[in-house]
Amino acid sequence: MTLQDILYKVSIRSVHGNTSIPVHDLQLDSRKVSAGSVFIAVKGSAVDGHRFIDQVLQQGAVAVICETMPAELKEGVVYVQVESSAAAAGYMAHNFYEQPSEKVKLIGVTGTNGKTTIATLLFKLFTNLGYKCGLLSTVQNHIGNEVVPATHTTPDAISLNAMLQQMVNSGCTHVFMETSSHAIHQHRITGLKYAGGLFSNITHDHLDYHKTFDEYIRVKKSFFDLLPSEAFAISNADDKRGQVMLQNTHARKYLYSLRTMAEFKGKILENRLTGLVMTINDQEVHFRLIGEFNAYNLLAVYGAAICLGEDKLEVLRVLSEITGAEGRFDYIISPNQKIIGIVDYAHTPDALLNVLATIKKLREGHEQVITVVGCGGDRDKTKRPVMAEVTCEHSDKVVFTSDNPRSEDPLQILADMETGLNTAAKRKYVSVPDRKEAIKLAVSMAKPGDIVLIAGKGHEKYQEIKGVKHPFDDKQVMREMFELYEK
Ligand SMILES: CC(=O)N[C@H]1[C@@H](OP(=O)(O)OP(=O)(O)OC[C@H]2O[C@@H](n3ccc(=O)[nH]c3=O)[C@H](O)[C@@H]2O)O[C@H](CO)[C@@H](O)[C@@H]1O[C@H](C)C(=O)N[C@@H](C)C(=O)N[C@H](CCC(=O)O)C(=O)O
Ligand SMILES: Nc1ncnc2c1ncn2[C@@H]1O[C@H](COP(=O)(O)OP(=O)(O)OP(=O)(O)O)[C@@H](O)[C@H]1O
Ligand SMILES: N[C@H](CCC[C@H](N)C(=O)O)C(=O)O
Ligand SMILES: [Mg+2]
Repeated sequence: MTLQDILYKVSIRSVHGNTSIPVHDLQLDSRKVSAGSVFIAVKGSAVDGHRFIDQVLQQGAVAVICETMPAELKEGVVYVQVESSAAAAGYMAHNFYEQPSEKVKLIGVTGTNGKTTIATLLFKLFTNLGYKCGLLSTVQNHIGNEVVPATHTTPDAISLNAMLQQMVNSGCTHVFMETSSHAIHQHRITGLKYAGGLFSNITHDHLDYHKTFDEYIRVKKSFFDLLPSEAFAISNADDKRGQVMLQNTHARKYLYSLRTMAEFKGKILENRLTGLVMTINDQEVHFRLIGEFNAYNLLAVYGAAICLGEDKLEVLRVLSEITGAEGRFDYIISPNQKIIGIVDYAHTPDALLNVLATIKKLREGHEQVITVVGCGGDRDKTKRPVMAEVTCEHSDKVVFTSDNPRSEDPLQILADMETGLNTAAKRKYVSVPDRKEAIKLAVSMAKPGDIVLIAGKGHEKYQEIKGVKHPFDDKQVMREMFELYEK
């Protein structure tokens, strides 16, 4: 394949040199460049990739894709000036890896909460229906049964297309992928051909990155605007922005709902710790997932399966046996005192509200709800006081602690959370920065039958403090504390 071939669809401004050279390697990161690589210089939020052009040429790069031509052009190197390097990376990766997204049914899931759950349920459903599938998710990626660790919710364009090609080569027919707003905005998905798109919901998150809620909505909507007419687009009619998402899409439109008329209409009959009983388009089914928010996730999954041509009853039969994604309403019950410990990845105000509302509905008597929660560092600071407020309002006792402080001071994050509290809320909480000690305290306060929720980190097996990832597993720590207090 030549450089000219892989530049197909890229918006080019100028070229210096001959683009008919063969391409063996494509890189966005100077640290991965070796002799013969083509380097794409992207202006990022932390650094400008153009800074590394001299360096990659010394490492043996043969071509550079950039937005601004360097002042001095080196003999024997091909320079291609493009309108957007990030978009170019999307198209180039698509072409370089032989258009893998066109060879599978690629389904993208976007929304603030529920992406991992929906994508994972779809992966499990279609695998159980007999297809070989791919999954790209926050928790992990899958090529059939093979697990590939995930670093991002949606990988960069090159890693993404490389993985899609591996999926094609290993015989996958369907691929389910989370499509984060960062990925849409940074063109990680540019050039991909989607067979369908799903929207879960949009609430407060990532305002550090998108700055305003309107901009966050616009970015999510652009995913649907760009779907081709052969694709389907499924949205949540009960979300305030559900209809707006589909306003300008060329794809076939469908809605799901628990409250209004929709193509995929659900009704909850029972919502207990043992699962959900609900009707989906008048068919009564028992599911193992818990909570109203999962009723929405199940409707989205059902809708996608029907749009992909699967049999209604077979889909519901298989779905009824499936469990959710790791760390999403994941619970253990202590052997003696029957304390219910729930680990959940809720890390936004809306997710916390949903999880706590679900827990409230599961209570049978006067069990206390004790919540342990923190907020991530180097992320949206404006969600901190709101998360603290929601937690106090819907819990009996609260232990604020650290999530992943990353580069920030854990005590400052706690202080930011505390600014959201009114007088009543202030009586309910204590702050314990050490997460293990916080979980210990919460378990020690629990009486038989009480519910301890540990929110924010779900499946994560580490805690990132000052840039270092230390091993940490909420579920494991909770198990240890149950053992400690039940000896
Ligand atoms: C804010 C954000 O999304 N940043 C992502 C973005 O980084 P950036 O644009 O800031 O890039 P940069 O570090 O400034 O570098 C610019 C360019 O120079 C290159 N570079 C950089 C350094 C160097 O030595 N040499 C070099 O060539 C980089 O490869 C890049 O192409 O592009 C990088 C390469 O693809 C990502 O690794 C990086 O993810 C960071 C680590 C991150 O934490 N991202 C999170 C916020 C994220 O993306 N999260 C979403 C999920 C959110 C959700 O839905 O909850 C996700 O999809 O995972
Ligand atoms: N449909 C939903 N609506 C609201 N909250 C949800 C929904 N589904 C899951 N949640 C809550 O949000 C948390 C995160 O869910 P999930 O991991 O599926 O979302 P995500 O969109 O993949 O998140 P991320 O942006 O971090 O990748 C869950 O642990 C649960 O508390
Ligand atoms: N995809 C989300 C995950 C947040 C998880 C939470 N544990 C935190 O560290 O804030 C993000 O990168 O913002
Ligand atoms: Mg996710």
